[in-house]
Amino acid sequence: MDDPVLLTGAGGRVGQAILHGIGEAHEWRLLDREPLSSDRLPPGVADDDVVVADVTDADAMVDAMDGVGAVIHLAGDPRPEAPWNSVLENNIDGTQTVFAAAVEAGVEKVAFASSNHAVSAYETDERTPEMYRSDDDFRLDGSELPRPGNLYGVSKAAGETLGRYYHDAEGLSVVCVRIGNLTGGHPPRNYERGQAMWLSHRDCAHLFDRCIRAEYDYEIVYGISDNERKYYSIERAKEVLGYDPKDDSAEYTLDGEPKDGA
Ligand SMILES: NC(=O)C1=CN([C@@H]2O[C@H](COP(=O)(O)OP(=O)(O)OC[C@H]3O[C@@H](n4cnc5c(N)ncnc54)[C@H](O)[C@@H]3O)[C@@H](O)[C@H]2O)C=CC1
Ligand SMILES: O=C1O[C@H](COP(=O)(O)O)[C@@H](O)[C@H](O)[C@H]1O
Repeated sequence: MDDPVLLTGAGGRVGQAILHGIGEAHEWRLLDREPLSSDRLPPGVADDDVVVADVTDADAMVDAMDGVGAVIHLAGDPRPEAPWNSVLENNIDGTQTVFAAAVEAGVEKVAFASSNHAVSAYETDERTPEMYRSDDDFRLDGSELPRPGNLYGVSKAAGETLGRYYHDAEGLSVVCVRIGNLTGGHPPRNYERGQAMWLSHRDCAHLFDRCIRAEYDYEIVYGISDNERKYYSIERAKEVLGYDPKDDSAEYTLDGEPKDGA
């Protein structure tokens, strides 16, 4: 991908993990509704390629996509407990605006940050906590129906459906990445669910690099590291994107300390 990549939500946790890992591998246009301080920018990004805008602003989004080859769309309200008015505006309206602007601007592909919460109601009382453990073989693989556990999850399922529509109606290539739990340095501490869906910073950057480089039509994949504990399959991400994760929460104790040799 020689054309610039637009990264929305560039100043946040996922955006910064991506930029720290692959900031020098692509030309970027970085967008956030909050101004981005210089320590949040990879080297060599021109001032014109740093955009302060809200993703619900249709004109600003079309402008931001001028000449762009791919979009990584992260901006939104990431709180599982977020209220309806916020996810309706930031996550659903914002994501529709991003997809529509991508079509209008002639962008080839969009990677959408979906979430584990789009399917978190599969974690029933009967299945938990056993499904978070390495000897349990329950798996979600992306072909199942959404089953959100909260309104935030509903907004992510809506984003996936918008992606399906813009692929079918307009030919946009779309990959929805159901991100697990991103933490830097070590998996979430003393949290079996979080360890089963840990996404390390380096695997996160590599996964979105593959979303930029790979060819696909419409896909839903899980974005977790190669954890021994898991209830999400990463086979589709490997097959379609060439995802090759390096980290595993089993290399750490439950309280997040590296085990010997890790
Ligand atoms: N951090 C995680 O473990 C996970 C994150 N995700 C998703 O990944 C995306 C990024 O999450 P994080 O980086 O953790 O969140 P964050 O809150 O750290 O970053 C989000 C960024 O988006 C910006 N933003 C929010 N609403 C905006 C709007 N309407 N217009 C423009 N910019 C806006 C914020 O200013 C912020 O810089 C979100 O869509 C979230 O739902 C999904 C699953 C797990
Ligand atoms: O979608 C998200 O999921 C992660 C993990 O969820 P949690 O309920 O186990 O914490 C969350 O940390 C993140 O903020 C959210 O955007």
